[in-house]
Amino acid sequence: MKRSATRDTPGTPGSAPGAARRRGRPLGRPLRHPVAVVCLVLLALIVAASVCAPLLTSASPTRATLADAFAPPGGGHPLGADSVGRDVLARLLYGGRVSLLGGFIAVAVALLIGVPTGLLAGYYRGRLDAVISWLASLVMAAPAIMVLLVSIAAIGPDTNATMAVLGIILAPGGFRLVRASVTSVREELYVDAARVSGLGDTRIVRRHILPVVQAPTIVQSAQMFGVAVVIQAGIEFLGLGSAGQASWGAMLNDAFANLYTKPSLLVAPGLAIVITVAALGLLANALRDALLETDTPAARRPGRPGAARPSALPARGDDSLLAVENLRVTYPARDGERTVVDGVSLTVRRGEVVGLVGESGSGKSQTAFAILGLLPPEGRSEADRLSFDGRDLRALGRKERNALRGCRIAYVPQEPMSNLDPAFRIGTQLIDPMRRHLKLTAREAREKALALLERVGIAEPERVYHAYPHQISGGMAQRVLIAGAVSCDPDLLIADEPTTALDVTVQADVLDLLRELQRERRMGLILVTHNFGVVADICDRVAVMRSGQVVETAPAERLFTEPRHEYTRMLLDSTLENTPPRTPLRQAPATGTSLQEKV
Ligand SMILES: Nc1ncnc2c1ncn2[C@@H]1O[C@H](COP(=O)(O)OP(=O)(O)OP(=O)(O)O)[C@@H](O)[C@H]1O
Repeated sequence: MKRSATRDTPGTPGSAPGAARRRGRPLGRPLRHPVAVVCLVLLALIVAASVCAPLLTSASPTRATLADAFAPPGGGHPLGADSVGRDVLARLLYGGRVSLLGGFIAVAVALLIGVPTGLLAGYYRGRLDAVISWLASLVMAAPAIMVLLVSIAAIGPDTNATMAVLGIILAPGGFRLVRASVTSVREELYVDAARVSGLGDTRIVRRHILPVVQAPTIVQSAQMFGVAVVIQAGIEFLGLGSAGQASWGAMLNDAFANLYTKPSLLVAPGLAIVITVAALGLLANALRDALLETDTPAARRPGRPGAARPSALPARGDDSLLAVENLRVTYPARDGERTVVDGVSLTVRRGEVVGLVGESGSGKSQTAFAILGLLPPEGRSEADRLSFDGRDLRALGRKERNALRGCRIAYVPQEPMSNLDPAFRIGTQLIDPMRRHLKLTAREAREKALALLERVGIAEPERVYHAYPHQISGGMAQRVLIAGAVSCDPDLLIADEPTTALDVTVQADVLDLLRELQRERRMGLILVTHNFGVVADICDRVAVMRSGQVVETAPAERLFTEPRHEYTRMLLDSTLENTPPRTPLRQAPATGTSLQEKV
């Protein structure tokens, strides 16, 4: 296992080239993203205007001149004056300082608490992790607004202190994000290799862990900043901020009190808040696209250094479609319980094909069923995390889970024939889910079903539509099931050995169809298989399972060229032995190409 891992890190494992190259990337990349650039420019202008307020206006933001009350724009007041004659422009510019400083304080406190605790908990796990996670849950469980109000009552109306308290409230979000990122990377072989070669924890964290944490933290900071600006404005609006200072929230308060006399007073602070928050929100989105793009399948090209980082993408809600962490499935047994899935962690991103391979009985199907929520009643599953598109699947009731299944998460089973009800025509079986999930009329559903049958390559859709399952072939039945699975446009498709029961002559066609549909619809696809040929054909990333555990996760190409786990090598050897069509893949290590790129 270590043989290949140390190839990654010759001499000093800490110098893993992937990590080293990654480090330089994140901060420059957003500058190539137009939305990020526009947002950054806007925010820079807002910051500059606030910082340079004394240069841009000579008026005081707090001096009231009753004679100027409600003065229209022009003359001494370019944007007019408020109800007590204070200059609106000056208040807007100086108010920006308060809002931005408040946001900065909140984010800084959240990061100062969240990042180190997340690193410690994710890296050392165990009791420390349990205690910090428990504290984080406790803070998250407390109603934020109540905590803020109580803190204001205790500390007094001090905006900056209140923002520091808000930072504490936001810290668990940062903690969870960092912890999840660290968890996803700490089991990587290059981290193991670094440990084995005696590198200290601090160095490992700095070299291998921090580069992975950096991008999601930046993205979340932008989001937290937006939240903080809004909350800060709300506190000022309620008159709970520092007395007498100009702020956007205080301006809104004054404008609201004079809503009927001079509604235009709402415009300046309202626009300032909306533009700032929208720019921060869009910036966060753009940063996510820009900073995390390394990890999308599209960005993964053969030989690309980032490809050596199989599951380094943090298992976060923001770009992973499915995130599974420490999944366990157990069944009652005579001597207690039997664990058939033991600590499986897996992420699937939109548009990514993840293969789940392993010999029979290794727990592939049980993992898939646990994700689908389809375990038999005696089966028990638990996970540290099981989220789909940001939703915690563990928290969903039976009804909500059913609503997701078949609609946003679809399933293609192993045995096509036994998964079609022999008592109903194909058409009836296809249109039922569409009518239920998509609320289509019978006519619309029929049209869509026919179009789908045609799309999956069935030559006579009308005939098959009216046929009973026993009247069609196995290959056709599998196409029908695939048509049914994609009929409600799922985001995630789980295909469990979709070609095993088929004649070899149609297996390739069905795989091609799955791949085409997956690309067309940008679905995440989990492909359960024991066939490495299938993996080589269509998977972006692969998780190899043995005895209920994932022993290795790697980009498909790397798995074939550099299998790192003994078991993977054994599986490959046994699968690929004497199979001439696969020889090019087996020859790859001998070329040294991939190795060269790594060292
Ligand atoms: N209902 C059940 N009760 C007890 N054990 C079960 C049950 N269903 C499955 N198992 C056990 O769980 C383990 C994993 O089974 P699973 O079907 O996930 O394997 P697999 O890797 O998908 O294999 P295959 O490729 O043969 O489908 C097996 O040892 C199996 O015996």
